[in-house]
Amino acid sequence: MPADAEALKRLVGEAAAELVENDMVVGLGTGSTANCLIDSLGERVRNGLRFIGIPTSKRSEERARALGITIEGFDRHDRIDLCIDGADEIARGSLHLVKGLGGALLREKIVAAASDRMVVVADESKLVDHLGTHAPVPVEISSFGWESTVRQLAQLGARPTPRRDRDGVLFVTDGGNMIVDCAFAPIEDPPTLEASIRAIVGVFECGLFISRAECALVAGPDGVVRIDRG
Ligand SMILES: O=C(CO)[C@H](O)[C@H](O)COP(=O)(O)O
Repeated sequence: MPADAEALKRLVGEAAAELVENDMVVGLGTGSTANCLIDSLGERVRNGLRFIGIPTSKRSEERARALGITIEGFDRHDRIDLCIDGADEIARGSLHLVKGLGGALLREKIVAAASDRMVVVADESKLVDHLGTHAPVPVEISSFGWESTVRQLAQLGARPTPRRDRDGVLFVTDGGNMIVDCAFAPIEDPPTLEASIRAIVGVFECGLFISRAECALVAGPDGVVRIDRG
């Protein structure tokens, strides 16, 4: 079995692509693991699969279109049958997630919320006992008044860092907003923290995904394991 990270992502992308059936509306995630899913779906489309993709970022949309996947939007669809996306951390048992290190968390959460089922795909390095162990919680905020919003995030106990590119320029999301990466000590109560972050005026969404994933497909040296929400 492949053990390097890229091979594991390809393996889990292939496994997740098998969940898509003809005529489904499918939310397409963002990130390197989601890219492997999209590539595998492109292969299946070349072999005759027909489905509609609703992407969670401009990057995923461009990749999917280039592979011949049909892309539509919420103007045409009320609900999404299945959304498949990556994660930065997956809590064992609850399957609560941290997402958004790729900068697409607001669109990812809109797509997840509109989906009948969400399946998360990852390699086993993303499994943790407590969210916040390795990854900060990304928070998408308004660029107007961002300094005030950041101070309020700090009052929740976070060490907030506005995300910047390599040149030090503030990162801008597909929706034109900012991201603040909020490091917390391991998070004891993710649902309460999600509610507290979302209550701050100026916050659009946070990267805590609570009870959204129905199951996780996790790739390790022994292959892909399905973990259902406990
Ligand atoms: O939430 C995300 C993007 O906003 C990604 O799903 C997450 O960052 C995982 O990415 P990768 O598969 O590259 O590790």
